[in-house]
Amino acid sequence: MPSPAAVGGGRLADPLLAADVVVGAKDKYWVPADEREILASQKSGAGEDGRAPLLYRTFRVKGPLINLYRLLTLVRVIVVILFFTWRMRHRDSDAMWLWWISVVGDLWFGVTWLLNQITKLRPRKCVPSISVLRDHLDQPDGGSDLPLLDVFINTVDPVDEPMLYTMNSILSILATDYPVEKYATYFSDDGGSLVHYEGLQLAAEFAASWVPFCRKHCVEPRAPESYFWAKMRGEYAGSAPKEFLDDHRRMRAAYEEFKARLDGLSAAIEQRSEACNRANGKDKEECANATWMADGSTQWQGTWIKPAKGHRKGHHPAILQVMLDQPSKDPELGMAASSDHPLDFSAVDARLPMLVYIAREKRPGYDHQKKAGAMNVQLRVSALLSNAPFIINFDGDHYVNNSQAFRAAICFMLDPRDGADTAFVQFPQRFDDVDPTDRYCNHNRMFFDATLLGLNGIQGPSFVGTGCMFRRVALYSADPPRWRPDDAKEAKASRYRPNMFGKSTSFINSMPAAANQERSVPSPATVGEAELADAMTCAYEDGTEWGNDVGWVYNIATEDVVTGFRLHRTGWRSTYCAMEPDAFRGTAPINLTERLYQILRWSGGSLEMFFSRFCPLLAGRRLHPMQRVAYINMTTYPVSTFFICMYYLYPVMWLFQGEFYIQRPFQTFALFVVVIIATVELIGMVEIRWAGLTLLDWVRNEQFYIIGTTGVYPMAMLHILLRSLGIKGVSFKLTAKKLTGGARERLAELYDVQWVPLLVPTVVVMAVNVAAIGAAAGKAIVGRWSAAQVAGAASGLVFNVWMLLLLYPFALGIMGRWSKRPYILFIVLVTAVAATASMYVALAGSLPYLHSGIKLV
Ligand SMILES: O=c1ccn([C@@H]2O[C@H](COP(=O)(O)OP(=O)(O)O[C@H]3O[C@H](CO)[C@@H](O)[C@H](O)[C@H]3O)[C@@H](O)[C@H]2O)c(=O)[nH]1
Ligand SMILES: [Mn+2]
Repeated sequence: MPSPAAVGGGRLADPLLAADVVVGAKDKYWVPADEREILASQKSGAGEDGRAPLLYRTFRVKGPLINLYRLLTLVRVIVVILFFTWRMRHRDSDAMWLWWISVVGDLWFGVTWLLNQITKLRPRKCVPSISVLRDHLDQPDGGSDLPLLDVFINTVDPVDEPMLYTMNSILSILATDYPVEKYATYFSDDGGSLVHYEGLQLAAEFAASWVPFCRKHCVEPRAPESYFWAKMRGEYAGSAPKEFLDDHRRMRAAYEEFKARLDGLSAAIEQRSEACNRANGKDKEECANATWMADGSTQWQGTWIKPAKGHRKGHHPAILQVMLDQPSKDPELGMAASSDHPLDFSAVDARLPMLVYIAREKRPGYDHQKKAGAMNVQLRVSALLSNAPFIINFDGDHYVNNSQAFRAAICFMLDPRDGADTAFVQFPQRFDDVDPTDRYCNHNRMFFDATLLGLNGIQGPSFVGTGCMFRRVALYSADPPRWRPDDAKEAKASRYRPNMFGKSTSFINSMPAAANQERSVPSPATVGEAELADAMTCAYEDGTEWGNDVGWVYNIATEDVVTGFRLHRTGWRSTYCAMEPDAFRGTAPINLTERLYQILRWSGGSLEMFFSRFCPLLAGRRLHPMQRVAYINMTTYPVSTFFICMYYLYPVMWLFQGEFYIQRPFQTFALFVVVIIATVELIGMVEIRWAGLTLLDWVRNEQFYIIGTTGVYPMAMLHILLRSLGIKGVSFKLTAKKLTGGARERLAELYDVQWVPLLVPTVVVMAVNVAAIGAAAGKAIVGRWSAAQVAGAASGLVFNVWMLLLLYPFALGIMGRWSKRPYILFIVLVTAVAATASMYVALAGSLPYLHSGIKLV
């Protein structure tokens, strides 16, 4: 067998050599896992006479490493059991009620850890064979048999989600390497703002030169902001190396101009509207506040700058505008260079894919269901206009970083093995703007590079919200082929309830075609405007299954996990694809407060899911048992907060009592705890090997888990408690991604402190631990302790210090700008400890009972 490192470009003759992406040095612990399948497929003649070849490779972790990982897991299970038995035999504590809580806590930690761990014991990597797909579906004349694709992109607020990012995403989508006539982009603007509408117009205009430029010179990535500011560029791969430098310079100038116009858009619209109001509406009351479109005579239908009746956020009619029409079927070469158009596109296909602007209707009294609601409207509108069998979705701040990504996802969908049963292909979320040490664990590497690979070896990764390709019929609640009842049964028991999908006959009629991957050119949309408008109204979904069994799921803070769960529960599988270079990239909140709010939404949403009809315990047999375990974990993890906080606050006992031990004999207890923590860390060290991560990634993950459990998860629990009492619960806000750069310094967000109640619990925990260390030191000085007592106190101290280390990023966060000099934190901490200690010593003189060992309570 050839070593995976030697895997190169695709040759059908030897599919073993077909993986496009070299399994590189980072992946040295991975070996092929699909040799048998490949030999079988070779024998059966796949890839010949139109039969589909295998379109991806799978890799597993090398035997010795994964077996070590499994062995350590087993060892830890044994240690935990021993620990537990030991505790049950030594029911001795300075406070038995605390002892009982801590025993239950240990049981909880033991079990949840195990449930989490067993889903990671068989990780799988899938690598798409894009060149095999090309050989299979691209035609010699430049045409292609690739299936149709609809791209969804969502945004709400042009300030919180800067337009520059959104428009870069649009440009990267328009320029991606997928046959232009085969995909259409649906831009959903939930704010209904004219600035987004005109921004999109500008982007479409700029795309007319940006897209041919990308094609001509094969540039990557195809989001201009990232392209022009990339530190390193690959080798030139285009067709006109001589012209490249000139074209690059001109394109960059054009991009700067585009940016300036985008920047000036808000002001321009405001000025224009004032002028128009003066001209049109001075006397007419109803349009005195109107926002006017570029022609100066049409009022913007959506949200006005000065909100008015029927024109404000949450209350405006639906708007739909096809910004770029469906392109012709055959390539159209661009213009030759001329004086007002200096770039030569005469040898490049200059067509652009279809682009549609959507702002759905908003009306007071309706719950608009945020992103899920927006995507369901996109799902209906796209069904009427292009009706592609596959859909890929993006948050407004995520762009296509690798122009092969759409093809990569298609590889998994069309693969002859379980392609037809695959409901979605999830790519990892990767971020650009995170600080180099990833202080707030924004990259979530342990999740994206370990946990999801584990799930990939079971039924597939969960849906994480963006960068995910879907099979349209799966969203319509169809069964996967392998669970499809035979025809007879289906005829008898139609699962579809009347009015499940709403009243639009055109939509219902589009459904059978949505499964058809072979349609080469989309049928020209024949739907009327009225029907399109109807699909975008709030009332459309009344009394239907939208948001329930159809489309993305409603009434939950995190529509993503639950929608993926619904698909898995129906028996569909999913595939995880992490490619190099990253398929998509986005921006992350690098401000502590924003980040905590994000965690709050995720944890609150998880709990909501557990207590909803989408509880993993209620799913039927189509959900793989291990997958169920994973979902139970994903929806109950915030409960840990109860026990973690208890452990964290327990040092407070040291302030009031001479000595306090939660479990006696304390030294054996401490030894067990040390071993248990050490085995977890050891397992982590093996895990980061196969996941290709660094020690820092692991530490960040630990730290952020603890920061979440002390500060955020209690709030999530409160949220679910309020909801169960019928109160609305905590409200979740849009994660703001402010623009850094430009006038503001890089990473400025990192140093902003916004004080919110969410920060308080963790501050209290830190204060308690610092004070406890001080008090213990004070006691050691005045208490004349025996050596054994000092040893006991010292092992407790190790625990305190360990906790403080885990909270370190949080401490830096609340220091704001001071955190640029971390030693200040050290000085503050030492001073605080010294102060409590000396206070203790001073007080001990006047209040002798403090160190006499007499219990206060
Ligand atoms: O009324 C709304 C609210 C949000 N969005 C869009 O939804 C996306 C995600 O919202 P955001 O506030 O950015 O959430 P994040 O915390 O950044 O997102 C993560 O968490 C969400 C909830 O789990 C997932 O939906 C996202 O994909 C995932 O990236 C953005 O594109 C928004 O524009 C809408 O379209 N309409
Ligand atoms: Mn986001």
